[in-house]
This record gives sequence, C-alpha cells and structure tokens, in this order.
Amino acid sequence: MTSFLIKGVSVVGGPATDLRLRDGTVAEVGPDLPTTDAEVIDAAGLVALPGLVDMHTHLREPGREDAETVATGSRAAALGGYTAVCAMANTDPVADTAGVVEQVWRLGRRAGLVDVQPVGAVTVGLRGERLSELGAMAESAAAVRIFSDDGHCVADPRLMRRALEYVKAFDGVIAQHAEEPRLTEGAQMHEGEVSARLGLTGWPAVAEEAIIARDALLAEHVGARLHICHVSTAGSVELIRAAKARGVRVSAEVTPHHLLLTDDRVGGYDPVFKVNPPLRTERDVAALREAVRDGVIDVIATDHAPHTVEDKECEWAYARPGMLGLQTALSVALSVFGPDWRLLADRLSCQPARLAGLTGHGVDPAPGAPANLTLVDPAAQVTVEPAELASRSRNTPYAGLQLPGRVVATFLRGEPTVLDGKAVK
Ligand SMILES: NC(=O)N[C@@H](CC(=O)O)C(=O)O
Repeated sequence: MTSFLIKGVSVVGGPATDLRLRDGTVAEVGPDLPTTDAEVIDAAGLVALPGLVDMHTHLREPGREDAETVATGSRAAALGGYTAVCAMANTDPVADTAGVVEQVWRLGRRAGLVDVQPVGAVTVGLRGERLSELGAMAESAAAVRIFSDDGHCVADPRLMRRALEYVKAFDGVIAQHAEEPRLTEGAQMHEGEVSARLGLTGWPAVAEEAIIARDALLAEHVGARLHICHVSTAGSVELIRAAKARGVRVSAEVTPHHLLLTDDRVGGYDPVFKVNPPLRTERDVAALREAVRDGVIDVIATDHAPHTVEDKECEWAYARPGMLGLQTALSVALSVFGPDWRLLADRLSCQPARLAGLTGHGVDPAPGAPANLTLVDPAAQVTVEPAELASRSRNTPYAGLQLPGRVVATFLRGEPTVLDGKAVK
C-alpha cells in the first residue's frame, strides 16, 4: 500500500497543513511533515473535505445498464468527490430482497471506487401493497438501514405506519418520496403561473406537503426515524421545522438542482429540466437555501437519475423525470453557498454519513480517521460538458454552465480513486 503525503492543504477551510495517509487512515496531520518514502501531492491552494456521501443515487443496475451501471455511476461519484453512495431500490428487479441488495453491494465492492450502500424497497416491487422483506435485507451482507420506494410514494398510511414500526427495531430509516399520487395524476411540472401559461398539468406543492405532514405525525406516533427525500417546497421546510421542534425523529435532504433551478426553465420544453419533484419557484429555492444554512435540511443529496437518450430526449410528456448530479453537486453547492467549507462538509458528508450509519465516512481528516477524503481546487472554474461526464447517460441540466470548484483527488481508505482530476480505473 502506497503512502501519500498531501502538502499544504487546507483541512475544511483551516490553515495550510500536511496530511500523511498510510494503511487506510490519516496517519499524521501537521506542518512540514517529512517526505520519507511517501508519494507527495502538492496541494497548495486545495481544500480537503471528508469524502462526500450521497444519500440518494440511482445506479440503475440491475436492469437498466444502458443508462448506468454500478461501475459507471461509481466512477462519476468518485470524480464528484464522493467516497460513499446509497443506491436507490428502483432497479429491475427491484431491490426488495436480500438477494438483490447483496448483488448491488457486491457490484459496488467489485467496482471499488466508492462504498455502495444499497437502499432496500419498502414494498414488494415498489407497488405499495405489502412490505418487502425488510428484516432479511437488514440482516444480509449489505446490512441495509435505509428503506425507500423512491420514485413512488408509500401512499397507504397503514403500510407506512407498519414500515416505521418494523424498522424501529433495528434503528432503520424510512426515506419517503413525498408525493400524494392522487394530487399528481398526469402532472408534468410545478403547478403555478408557469404551468398555467404553458398549459401543462401541474404537480402542486401540497402533494408533497400533505405526505410530509402525515408522515411526521406517523413517525412521532411510532417513535421511528423518517427521512424526507428531495424536499422541494417552502411549505415542506416549515412542516419539517415544526416537526423537528416537537422532537420528531425526522431528517431531510434537498438536491442541488432544487437549490439552483426554477420552474421557468420548463418554458423551452427541454426535457432535461423534467424532474420529480419538479423544479419550483424562486421563493421555494430561497427557503430551501435558508433551510440548508440553518440545519432544518440536514443533507444535500444528488438524486442522480441517469436516463438514456431514448428515454429523455423526446416529447416533454413522454420523457422520464430525472437529472444527473454526482459530478456537479459539489460545484453547484459551492456556487450557492460560497466557500463555507464547514457547511459544505457537514451537509454533503458528515450528516449523510451519520444518517446512513456509514461509519468511517463523514469524518474530518484527523490523525487516526479513515482516509476517506477529497481534495478540491476552489479557484478552478469548470464548464460542464455532458460528453465528458463519466456517467453512461448525458442528462445534465448544467450543460455549458461554468461552475466553481474542481475535484482534484479522492481517496477511499487511503487509496486514490481520482488523481489529477482523473479516475484511476
Ligand atoms: N427523481 C426523478 O426525477 N427520477 C427518479 C425517480 C423519481 O423520483 O421519479 C428516477 O429514478 O429516475
């Protein structure tokens, strides 16, 4: 195992120092460490962050390897500064058995670029009719702790209650895709002025908020852990704020695109802007940003949702919802929040690692800590070129946009997965 000496790096925005990585851990931190036999990385001007952790990634394998595989998604993640990702269950077959979650977990180990932590489906086939084998997935080699029907809402309140009760026994989490399906039938975009003008069926904010309100009450009643996926409205923020103030065990994530983009993008009918939940208004974006700053929203999660050209570049109504996110999340967050490295490390790494129970991730580089970290050049400006992304799909909403920050290197247990901005395998 090679040892690395990272010279002159700012650890989470602190003063320049050296980091020595050896045997999978951060062996030493301090100025002017001797070179000895280490490989030296000149990191002057770079910032070291704990390796990013994505609570919400669609890797599409098994079933839609034409859109993404565990290997291609892992490479995109490492290039984006990630050392761990939670792989959503809406694969084909659905990750609703111990067998499928173990398969995804093994594929992640084989790719070896990030830790792939499978999310298990709450209900069989994501059909919302009966609970899947939650206990068997928790007991499996994949040790599943987060369960979600993401892409679908667990709409039946009795099933949701049962799921919360079941996972409470092993401190599991139900991650809800909050969308009351009866209120979003045929929906194409956010319900508001823009949808009225374009004549597209709207996805009202209340469809998200009604489920969050209900599930916060259920989680409170049961005393179980609830996580809200991709929060997108100002009203949702207030419901989560109120639930947290009452002591409900609720956490929440927001995507980079909901922190940056608004529903007026739909005006050109480019399906790259079609996503679930839909892009909302300036007012929602402002509330979401504020909620990230004040901690009501714990996590920035990508909802990386790769789709093939056939599934995405078609008429708006037929295009699949979803956007790529892994390789642009840190830059979007940096453009929104500025170089507040403590905030970025917390929302992109420490909190998601804690909520997902990924020990070894989300820890600042310090002596004895596992060497899961990323080095960022905050001065770099990068123009997003879809063809240059590592994902097998191309559906980034940021094509041609110049964004701040570039991931220079990523280390997983002391081994580089990215060096000089390039994946090592
Ligand atoms: N977020 C998205 O727009 N798409 C997700 C699932 C979903 O939430 O619809 C996908 O898997 O493509």
